[in-house]
Amino acid sequence: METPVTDLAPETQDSAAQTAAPLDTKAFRRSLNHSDNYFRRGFGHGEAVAETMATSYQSGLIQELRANGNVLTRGDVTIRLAQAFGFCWGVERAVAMAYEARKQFPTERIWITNEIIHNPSVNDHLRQMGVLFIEVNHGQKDFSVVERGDVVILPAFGASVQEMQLLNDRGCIIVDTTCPWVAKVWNSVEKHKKSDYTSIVHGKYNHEETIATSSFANKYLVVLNMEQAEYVSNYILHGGDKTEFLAKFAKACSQGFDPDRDLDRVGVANQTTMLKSETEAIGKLFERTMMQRFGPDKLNDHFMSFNTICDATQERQDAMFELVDAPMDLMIVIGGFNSSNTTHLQEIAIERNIPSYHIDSADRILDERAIEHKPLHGDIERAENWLPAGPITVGITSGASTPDKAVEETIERIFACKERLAQ
Ligand SMILES: C/C(=C\COP(=O)(O)OP(=O)(O)O)CO
Ligand code: SF4
Repeated sequence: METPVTDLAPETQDSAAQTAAPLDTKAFRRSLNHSDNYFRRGFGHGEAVAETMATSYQSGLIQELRANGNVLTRGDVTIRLAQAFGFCWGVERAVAMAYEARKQFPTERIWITNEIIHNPSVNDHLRQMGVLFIEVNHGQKDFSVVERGDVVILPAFGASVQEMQLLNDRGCIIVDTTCPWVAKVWNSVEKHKKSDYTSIVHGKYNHEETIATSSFANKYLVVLNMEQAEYVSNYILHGGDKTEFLAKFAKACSQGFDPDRDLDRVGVANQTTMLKSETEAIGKLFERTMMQRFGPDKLNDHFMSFNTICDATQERQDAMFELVDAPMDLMIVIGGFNSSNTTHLQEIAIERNIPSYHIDSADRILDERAIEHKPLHGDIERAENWLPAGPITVGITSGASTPDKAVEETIERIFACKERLAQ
């Protein structure tokens, strides 16, 4: 079994990770909030940073498209852009805070504990600004390089409480860009813990945000999808093979988890960027399960749920459903290949049988004949003859971590390819 603490290389685990008594995570976060070395808001360089960000990430073409109801026709190509797409509020905020940190600490060493968000170009910009990424060796983060007085940025996904404690113990200056929506989920997990409920987290067990979220729980179980949730629900109702259960969730539960003991009282939480409909259905499934197991009058003693689906995820998925209702010849979904929310947008296109390509930048469009893209559960591959002849409609959307510039570059490349195809 794996807990978030394994992210820390053994020789770099400070007292935080080695303490035998469970950490009072709520008290720790409260004390961190009062520390002079902890920052979770900007440093007053907002205006200067907004200018830099606009130059790096915004796009004139996208502004034009927005003013035109998100439709643009040039030659044989009509582009239909989703009504909600691209940078969410939490991403803008986190990236701006990282830029502000660089301005505030121009000479100090600045580290970041993971990618700030799942977009390669944004992470590259940080590297160019001299931000250093904590290396992962043999599956463990190596914090031995971080020294007292160094600045350490916590990404938009947050960080595990053990990492925060280590950095605090080390005397680092912590710039915490965790999205408040993510922190809201942590608060739900704290409430589960207070009443000795197990947190069932709908998410990917190895995703940074889920690692952080589960680090606030005493007991947790991460379920990836409805199939896994149903397996757990069946176990609650009818029992089952404990060895099989523990093997199935070996990497996705808290240390010492016992399904016979720890599924009597459950609270549901989620990784903020999962498919909204699935998170809701999983919540309802566990509510029904506990009602069936313990009776409706005892439901409140065995089940807890708070709405922690983030607005940005909801809006982008709703806009995608609206977009795929209109006829189109193909769909391009733009976003990092490790971006969970982008992948869910791609899932929606696939469900509707629309030929669709998930790319992480315009450079994946090699020419009018070939495109490199990532299929839903596969590795990057090359598709030939991806662009149909004649007049076409192309649907476009992008994930919450994708800059508008990447969308503009993609659209321009589609126009250019189509022109060449017609020659
Ligand atoms: C930072 C963040 C969302 C922004 O999109 P990302 O693509 O960076 O992240 P995710 O979809 O969770 O893989 C966490 O909610
Ligand atoms: S997707 Fe939601 S939770 Fe994630 S950074 Fe954006 S606003 Fe925050």
